[in-house]
Amino acid sequence: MFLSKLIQRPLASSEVRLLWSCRATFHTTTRCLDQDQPQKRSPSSVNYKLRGKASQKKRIGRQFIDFVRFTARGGDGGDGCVSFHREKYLAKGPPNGGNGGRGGNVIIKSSSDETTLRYMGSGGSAKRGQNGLGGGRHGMMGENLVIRVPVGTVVRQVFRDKKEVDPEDEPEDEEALAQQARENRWVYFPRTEPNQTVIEGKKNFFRQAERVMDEEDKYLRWRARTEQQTVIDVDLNEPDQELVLCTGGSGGYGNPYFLTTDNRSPKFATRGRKGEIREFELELKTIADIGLVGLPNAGKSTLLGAISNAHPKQASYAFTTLHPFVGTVDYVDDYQLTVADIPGLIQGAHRNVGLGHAFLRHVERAKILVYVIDLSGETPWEDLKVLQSELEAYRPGLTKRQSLIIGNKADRVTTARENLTRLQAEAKDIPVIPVSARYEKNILKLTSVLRKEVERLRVEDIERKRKELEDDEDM
Ligand SMILES: Nc1nc2c(ncn2[C@@H]2O[C@H](COP(=O)(O)OP(=O)(O)OP(=O)(O)O)[C@@H](O)[C@H]2O)c(=O)[nH]1
Ligand SMILES: [Mg+2]
Repeated sequence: MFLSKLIQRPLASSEVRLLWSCRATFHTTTRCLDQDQPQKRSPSSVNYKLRGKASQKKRIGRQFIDFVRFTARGGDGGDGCVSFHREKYLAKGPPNGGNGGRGGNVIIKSSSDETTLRYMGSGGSAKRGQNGLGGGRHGMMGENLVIRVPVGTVVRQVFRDKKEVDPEDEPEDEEALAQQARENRWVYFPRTEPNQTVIEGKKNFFRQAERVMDEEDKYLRWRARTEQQTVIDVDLNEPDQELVLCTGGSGGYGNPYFLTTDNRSPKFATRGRKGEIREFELELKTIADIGLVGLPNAGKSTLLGAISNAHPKQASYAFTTLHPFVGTVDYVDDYQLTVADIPGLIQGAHRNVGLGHAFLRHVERAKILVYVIDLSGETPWEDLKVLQSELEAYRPGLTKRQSLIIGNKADRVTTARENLTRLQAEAKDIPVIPVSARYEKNILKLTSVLRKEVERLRVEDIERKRKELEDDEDM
């Protein structure tokens, strides 16, 4: 009906039949699609969703990454340009190819917005420099690659043994190698390949230019050999510290560089040099004022939740905490201090029992080590000894650091009272503060003791740094 209105005349019977057949075809086609599509699409999409959910669960424990190996590549230099000035009534203009731009540098920067090395990946390269252009236009420098890492990241350059090349693997065709080296170094004017053969009584300008570049290579090799290469080993322990990991390669020369009194139209330019490639190990060592250490289930995370703004997972099974957690304790006068909670340590952790002891790197730099001991346990003084021996196994002398013992679960009065007296006797000169993290008892006293100590240590730190600076200036 609609069609008959459109063409403004009644439809002929053949036209009606045609319309019906079209409708039928359309109908069948849609049904076919309906039948096929779910079978084609759904298995992959459902699998994809399942895969996502399953891996999400698995990934939970792996979200915090505090050690990575990273290969940094400086950007390659841009190529020089071969071009000549062109102008009306000027038959042969001078060469005017621009130099290539420098490759970008790889820069590492500490940032207080970052908390993990998870997004680092295994390598990164800065951008290549822009090629030179005609009209004497030099290429722009390649963009730097700035890698942001958390404050407290230690950057160490590492060297891998170079693979020895088997003499049998080396290609024998020296001519082909030389040709390849030439290809990697030179850019030629379109449709001109410099002649390698020396013609009697004529200078070979390309040979001359090659010699100039060989001299430059020789000089660069000599400089690399004689200059003391500083091996990077830096601790980015303050926000916004920057360090250049790799520099980009220099840009190639445009053809005016090879202009001599004899050769007025050099038809070659050089390619940019390769950027530096270096390997690094990045290790994140959290910087917190206070580091909590304790056996699993001692109540470290509950304590952190009670004194700070952090909400770490707490549960009554061992190894609830799988990666370090840093919380900030806020005082009414806006004073702040940071507390790091780490996974539980057990006897033999230095032999990789439990979760091992690598995570101790996150309390290694704490100003105060706080042992969290479960007072309701059978022998809390033994727990203290286990913790101390594991800390010593990780880094000898670590237990000499200023320490404090927190006797947690003091609400379980029946056992806690006796245990506290014995623990204090065994701990000798380390003060013990009984608290109940779950019921938030004695927390105020604890936070004020922590603040007093941290304040004193911060002042000492500033004094020490000032002295070091003064000594440096005197020298
Ligand atoms: N009664 C009592 N129970 C507590 C106290 N503090 C913590 N707990 C309980 O002890 C259990 C372990 O607490 P967590 O804070 O997860 O212990 P953790 O030391 O962080 O354990 P890991 O992360 O496995 O090393 C939880 O069930 C807490 O509710 C306390 O002061 N009194
Ligand atoms: Mg915990």
